[in-house]
Parts: sequence; structure tokens; C-alpha cells
Amino acid sequence: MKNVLLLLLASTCWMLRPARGQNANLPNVVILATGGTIAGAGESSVGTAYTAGKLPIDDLLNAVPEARKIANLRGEQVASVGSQAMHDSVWLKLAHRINELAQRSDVDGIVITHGTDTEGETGFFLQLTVKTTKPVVLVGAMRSATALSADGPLNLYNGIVVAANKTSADRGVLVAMNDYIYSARDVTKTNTTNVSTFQAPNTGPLGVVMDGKVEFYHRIIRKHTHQTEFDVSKVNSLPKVDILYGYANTNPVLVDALVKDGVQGIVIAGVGNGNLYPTVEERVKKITRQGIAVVRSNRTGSGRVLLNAETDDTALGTIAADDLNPQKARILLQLALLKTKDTKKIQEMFFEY
Ligand SMILES: NC(=O)C[C@H](N)C(=O)O
Repeated sequence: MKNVLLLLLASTCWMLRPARGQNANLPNVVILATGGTIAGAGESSVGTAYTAGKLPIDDLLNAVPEARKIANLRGEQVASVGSQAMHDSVWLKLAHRINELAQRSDVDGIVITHGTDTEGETGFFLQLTVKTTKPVVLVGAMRSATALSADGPLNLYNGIVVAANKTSADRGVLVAMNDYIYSARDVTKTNTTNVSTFQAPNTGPLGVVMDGKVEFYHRIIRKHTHQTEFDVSKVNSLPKVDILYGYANTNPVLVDALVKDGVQGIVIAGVGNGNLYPTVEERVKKITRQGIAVVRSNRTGSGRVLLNAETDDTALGTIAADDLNPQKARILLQLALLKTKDTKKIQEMFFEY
């Protein structure tokens, strides 16, 4: 028995010891790579054409040797896709892996390299499903790794600086882009090509990362990570929820098509304060009675959708998204539907998360 205990102790010490070339005084940061433009490569350094997700994580890390002075680094390739191809299975794989890594005493922070198209969505999914106070930080790039003035290396370096910093703990999942640190809840891509594309239109950034230093100015109040009720540890797929875009003269047949396709929920990117075209309203009133959850978000890009304001949620059986944009409202609705179909409870979640 004593020998077994000694063996166990020795093997634990061996597992926790710094690997060769690692510095025991530095924090340990794991980089989970998923592809994106940050790993993209193109023929011309001055053109905008490239293929996302080409380079492996080791190449990205080799481009920022300075980061090895900040933390001991270890990379894992989780996926190699442009984030336009991001899907539930990668989200679940990431959440499962982060939850495993975060429990280890030899992991102090986690960085995820990601395409920018859906970086905010993945971030929000993780914000609601990873159970840790350790820093989890997403980074990406708007210019491919082979472009002149590629923004990936500095964003990756900054992401590692944020993940290695103790003051980043318990702030939910973070997104470090273009010198700013955002909450994954609030951040969204606002420009198709510009390096300053990431903004948090309703709240602004939480802090800045510059010169290898982190400065936070704000803290997230909404529930996140270890505070959430969502547990995907045994989940292999997410409820089917789709987004319907509102516009003048919206074709109500779109609602029917989604219902026919078997959706459990619909998020409407409504006009103005999440308002719906009259014939869409009629259809929505019917389908909420059939048990399909309908959330009203908005297409404006900022602001809140208020409960029972211009649109009568009580009469329609709809849920107001508060200030979540349609793609983030979709994620919260997917997770909510894993727990309940009760509209009132789901509405409460939209004010909590
Ligand atoms: N800048 C980027 O990363 C865009 C790319 N389409 C992606 O999301 O993977």
C-alpha cells in the first residue's frame, strides 16, 4: 500500500514538473487552435485572398517567440476550419476539453485561436458552459499569417498575456483583439475586413492589453462560466434553433419552413425594438402555442429588445432577448432548451446571462 502511494506521488510530481525547456516560475498556458485567418495563408502578401485554417498551432507559436517569456506554452489542434464552418460539435469539443484542462493544477490559463466570423459566438457558448475561474481567452486575426502587417501574432501574444495574468481570473470568457479585451458576451464583429472590427456596441471593452500588460476597467455582472446552470458534459448535440431575419414585408412562409424543418426554437432578428411584420406575428402566435420557443432579438446591431414594449410578448408568447444580438440569443436559447420549455423561465435566463 505504502509503495503504491509513493508511486502515485512520484508519478503526480512527474506529471506536474515543468517539461524540458520550461520555466517553473512562469504560468502554464495551453493554446487550443481551431483554424481561422490567424492560421490562414495566401499567395500574395498584399492581396486579401487566402485560405483560412492552413497553418498548424506550432507555426503560430513560432511566430511569437516573445510569448515564451510570458508563459510556458503548449498547443493542441482542436480543429482547422474557417470559422464560417464552425459548428456545434466543435463547440462541445472545446467546452469538454477546456473543462478538463481547467481542472489541472498545471494549467493556469487557456487561449483559443479562432476565425473571427463566429469568434463571438464560440466565446459566448464557452462563457455559458465552461466551469472555471481560470482565464479563457479567444484570439483571431483579420489578416492572414502571410499578409503584410499580419495582426495575428500580436493578437496571439496579447491573448497569452491576458491568459497568463492573474487579474484576468473570474471575468468570464474573454476576447482579446486589437489591443482591447472584451467580454465574450458583449463582443461582436462589426466590419467585414478591418482590424478594428471587434466592438462591444452596448457595453464597450472590459480592458486593454498593451506592452505586455493588462489593465481592466470593468467587470461582467451577468452570470458566467462557473456561475451558470448549463452543463454540457454529457451533451452530444444541441437543440435545433434557427434565426429568421426581419425586414419590411417579411415573407411569413419563412416561419412555416423553419417549423417544417423541425426547429425547437426560432430567434427573430426583428426590426427596430425587435418588432415583427404582422403576418409573421400571426404565425408566431400560433407556433408558440405549439411549444416552439420564439425569441425576439433585433437587426440594428445595438440596443436592448424590451419586454412588452411595442410588441406584446404576453399575447404572442415570445421572449425578449434583452441586449443579445440574434446569434448570441440563439446560443442562449439552445442551452436554455436543454433545461426547460417554460417561456417564463427562459425569459428569466435572458435577464440573467
Ligand atoms: N478573419 C477571419 O478569421 C475570417 C475567416 N473567414 C474565419 O472566420 O475563419
